[in-house]
Amino acid sequence: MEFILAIDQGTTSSRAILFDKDAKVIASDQHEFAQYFPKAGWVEHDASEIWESQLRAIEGALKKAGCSWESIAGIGITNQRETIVAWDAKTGEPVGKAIVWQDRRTAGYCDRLKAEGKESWIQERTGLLLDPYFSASKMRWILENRPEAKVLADKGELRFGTVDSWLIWKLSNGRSFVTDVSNASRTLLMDLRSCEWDGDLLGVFGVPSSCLARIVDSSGALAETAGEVTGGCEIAVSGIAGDQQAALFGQLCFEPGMVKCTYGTGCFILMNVGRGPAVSRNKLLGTVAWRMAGTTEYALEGSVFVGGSAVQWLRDELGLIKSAAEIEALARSVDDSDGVMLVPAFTGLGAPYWDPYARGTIFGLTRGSTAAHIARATLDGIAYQVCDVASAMASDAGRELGEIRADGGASANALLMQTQADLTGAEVACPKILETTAMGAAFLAGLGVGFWESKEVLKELVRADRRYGPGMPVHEREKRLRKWAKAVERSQAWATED
Ligand SMILES: Nc1ncnc2c1ncn2[C@@H]1O[C@H](COP(=O)(O)OP(=O)(O)O)[C@@H](O)[C@H]1O
Ligand SMILES: O=P(O)(O)OC[C@H](O)CO
Repeated sequence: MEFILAIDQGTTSSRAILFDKDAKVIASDQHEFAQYFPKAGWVEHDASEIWESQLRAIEGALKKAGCSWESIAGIGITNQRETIVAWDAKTGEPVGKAIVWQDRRTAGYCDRLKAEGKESWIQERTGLLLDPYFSASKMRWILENRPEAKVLADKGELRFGTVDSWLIWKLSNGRSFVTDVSNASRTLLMDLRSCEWDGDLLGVFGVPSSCLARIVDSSGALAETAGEVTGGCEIAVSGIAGDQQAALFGQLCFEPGMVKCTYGTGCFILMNVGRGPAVSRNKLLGTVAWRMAGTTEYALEGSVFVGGSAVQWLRDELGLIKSAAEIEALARSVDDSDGVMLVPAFTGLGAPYWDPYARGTIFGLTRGSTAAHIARATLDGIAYQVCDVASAMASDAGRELGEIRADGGASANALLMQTQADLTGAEVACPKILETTAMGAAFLAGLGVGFWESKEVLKELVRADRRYGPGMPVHEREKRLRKWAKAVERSQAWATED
């Protein structure tokens, strides 16, 4: 029996899923790993823990399926994006901890580049904005603050990689140093049109080209594992994509105008825009969706930093619920939030505001406000943020969004999905298998080794499950959105003196 192995290396856990030819999940395994918060606004991972947890998840999935590495026809890798791992090319040892996409330590540096007037040409060239979210300022920080990194870089022996590169380096025992074009498009160092590292940008951020991986397609013969790592077999790594691009693929958003939103730790809304790059007029990101057989397709993206993690906050910090799923019953126990509004800007605001200094706020509390109102306001807050991105996207695209294909852990929440449909006026559709990210990576890998023949075949394998239609009167929606805009405005620029 042959399977495709999808490796889904996320922000909080490493997952491995085996798919058969019908795109059925045969077995999966998942391991969490530690999050390090050494200072306010800093978020780090241990790259060795990422690798070990990932390997354990793969071995766990193989064991559950009762098969070995030999049964794997191809591997698809999808990963948390922007996070930067630095390592020594000779020993393969990480140089300090990985700096995670959520980390805000380079906010001041990005402000300085903005003050020097660099933002507009950088946006024009990369599709991205000058925000600490992206990888380049993190690489620069490592070179400036970790002397060992600088010494290695001077000798041409430092490697910088997003998590896809790091995992492939480990799987190939140091033989392959590649990144796919969708991951490279998140670094602030790649020209969005040529899809190559850009000399001017390398100069601005002071990153030597010797540190960077070779950019490859998202599907095809991309790399090979080393037999000594993968049970004596050399297996094709035939799919690679950043996790949000993989979800776009897994949701079969193959045509321009199709939109997906993944509700995980954060919420990431992507629209396929076809074969030409989009540069947003509304502070969204222009990014690569995937490149197959040399043809690049692009996407517009709105990244919301706090989504499901707001629910975790209610659970872990406030103790209002015991599990994430409990929020739905609590929020449904009231008709609405009774005027309470929660802006979950815990790590600043992403699209379309891009304010690293915004902070979480709750407005409209009265003596009658209860835990249920706060729970409801939390779900509303997630949906409002997505709604802001959806409006920016509609404005960029010049048309309303008809349908949003939803996935990710929090899309299991029917109240959240209904609220989303009500606030955006779009239909929200959830697939049967919510593991769309892993499925997208599996599809890319399967197409890359001929396990599936074409994208057409994939359309037979995915089924929509639940659909939510908008039910809120337009005047009510507009009233709520006006109030939300007021709340967002007040949450901004809060932490500037810190
Ligand atoms: N029923 C639910 N309602 C709301 N949020 C949920 C629910 N179930 C899970 N979540 C949230 O979804 C997130 C996990 O989703 P997942 O797709 O696994 O995220 P990630 O890939 O970012 O780790 C958590 O932040 C959790 O709080
Ligand atoms: O790990 P996730 O699923 O929260 O995704 C993280 C994103 O890729 C960050 O851009």
